[in-house]
Amino acid sequence: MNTNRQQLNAFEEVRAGADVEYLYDPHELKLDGMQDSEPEPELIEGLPAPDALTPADRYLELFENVQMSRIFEDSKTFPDCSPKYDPLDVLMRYRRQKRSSDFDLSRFVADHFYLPGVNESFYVSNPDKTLNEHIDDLWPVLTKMPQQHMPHSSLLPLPKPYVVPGGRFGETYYWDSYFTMLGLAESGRDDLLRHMADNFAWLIDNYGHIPNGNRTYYLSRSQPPVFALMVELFEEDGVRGAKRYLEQLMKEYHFWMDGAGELMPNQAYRHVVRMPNGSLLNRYWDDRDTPRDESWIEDVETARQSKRPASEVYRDLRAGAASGWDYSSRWLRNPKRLSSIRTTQFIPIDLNAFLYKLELMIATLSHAKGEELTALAWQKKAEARKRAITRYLWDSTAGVFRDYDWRRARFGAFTAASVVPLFVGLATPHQAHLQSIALRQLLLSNGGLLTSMVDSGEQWDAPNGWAPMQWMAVVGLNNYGEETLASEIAVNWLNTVNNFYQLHHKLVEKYDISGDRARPGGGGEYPLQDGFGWTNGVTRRLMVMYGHLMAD
Ligand SMILES: OC[C@H]1O[C@H](O[C@H]2O[C@H](CO)[C@@H](O)[C@H](O)[C@H]2O)[C@H](O)[C@@H](O)[C@@H]1O
Repeated sequence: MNTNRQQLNAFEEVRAGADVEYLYDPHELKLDGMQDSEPEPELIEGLPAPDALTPADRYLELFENVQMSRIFEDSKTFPDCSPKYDPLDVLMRYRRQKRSSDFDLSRFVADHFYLPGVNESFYVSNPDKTLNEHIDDLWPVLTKMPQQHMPHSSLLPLPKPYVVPGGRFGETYYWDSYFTMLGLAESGRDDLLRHMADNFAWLIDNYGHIPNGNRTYYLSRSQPPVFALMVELFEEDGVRGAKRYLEQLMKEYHFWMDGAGELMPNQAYRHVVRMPNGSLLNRYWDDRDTPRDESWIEDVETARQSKRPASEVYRDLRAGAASGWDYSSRWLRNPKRLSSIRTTQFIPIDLNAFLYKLELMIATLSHAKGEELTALAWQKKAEARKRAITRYLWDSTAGVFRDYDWRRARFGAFTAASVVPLFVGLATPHQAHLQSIALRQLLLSNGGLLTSMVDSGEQWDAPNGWAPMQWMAVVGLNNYGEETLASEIAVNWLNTVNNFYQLHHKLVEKYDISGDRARPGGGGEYPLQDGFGWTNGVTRRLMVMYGHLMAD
């Protein structure tokens, strides 16, 4: 809600005749979480035009100086600030003023930018509420209205309301949203489900893909492609109309496969790799090879620790962010050194399983529209991918799905990402059974399913457990009749979230699930965040299925 406070402050300044340009129409303002009794907005008329320039592009040396001098504790703060004046004027003023001997960068930033708000900072939880009631109360708090987009900020306008993860993540996130939507459906918020899917369709229409999140600095990459799963959720939950997204599903597919036709064996272009046997598989990628705006100093320091060209390290860091697993020993040559990151050299098992699902969904919807030849062609693409996954990503010796390092022609790590082929139904019953044995032996804990077997200090590793992995494991194992393990994971996870909720009255982004009692998750480049969209979504859904088995 701070953002609105700051907007209101801006109006006050304008009214008081301060040296601030009139940027907004006060009548457009809505408070975060405010439920609108009027029909929801359909269009984004009157909102600032989408702008692909990131804050680093816009503010050049000013951006770099602010980030490198650590004015803000969190590197994401400055990229999320909104300018009080036209951005070019801000840069010009900086160039003029910094020549002065008493120039103070922090003062300059305070004078020229509004700080971003933390969405739920005014929310106080009521400890008497049950876990489900708490989650239902939070949906409006985490809901953003399209009218809140500040001109010239890095936030990309969206046509309809959307739910954000919470804390420092005050924008929509692609793969988070699917897991959040699971809970929204359970809470009867089909309105938000439809709005969020429409926003993603709009992003595909306008940018050709779904960015990591609705920030200009996220435009150069996507995240795990789960739009097909959102579309499927529509039908499962009785929200009709999946067919209307067929065109966007196809566009998204072409984004991921761009350049595939030109590749020779062992060549890669953007997201696609042609394997030695001629088959096609995908990898994570980001079109830029500079430090991430939102983690600028962290990336510069990581690159400095490597002997490789900095641009290569930046690309791999960015591709790691695109994977949603930022960061994990999955992508590292040395699990203790982030600078050894090689994301673009891996063929990830989860990404390829999600794309298999996308191909199948296009086939299914084409069939539903009576387009049989199209349906058959997409079915064949899915089958070809399944063959390639079996050839390169199935480790028949260990009986598990794993990533594949295509540069070094060897398997990558065994992690919780290996549940995705079960989740999307591409494993054989035999593979699923072997894999369930490994999951039980290597990743099952008292608190749920561990992310990996390695404690690297990165957040997507042990001892952390993350909501999306619990959900995909539970559904995937149930798909193949491994109900006992599915139930153990679900119940252990629910106990983790509930114990933590009883103690702290909140849900968080990730948990340390290595011990007997839930502890806050840690590691990585930013502190643990509260809220939290996908934890709420997955927990709300699992409560319906397994809540009766939870400890008191
Ligand atoms: O600011 C650093 C990175 O933060 C994001 O990643 C993490 O939060 C996301 C939102 O919950 C989640 O989707 C992702 O799995 C997390 O690792 C962001 O997505 C990154 O791009 C960003 O660099």
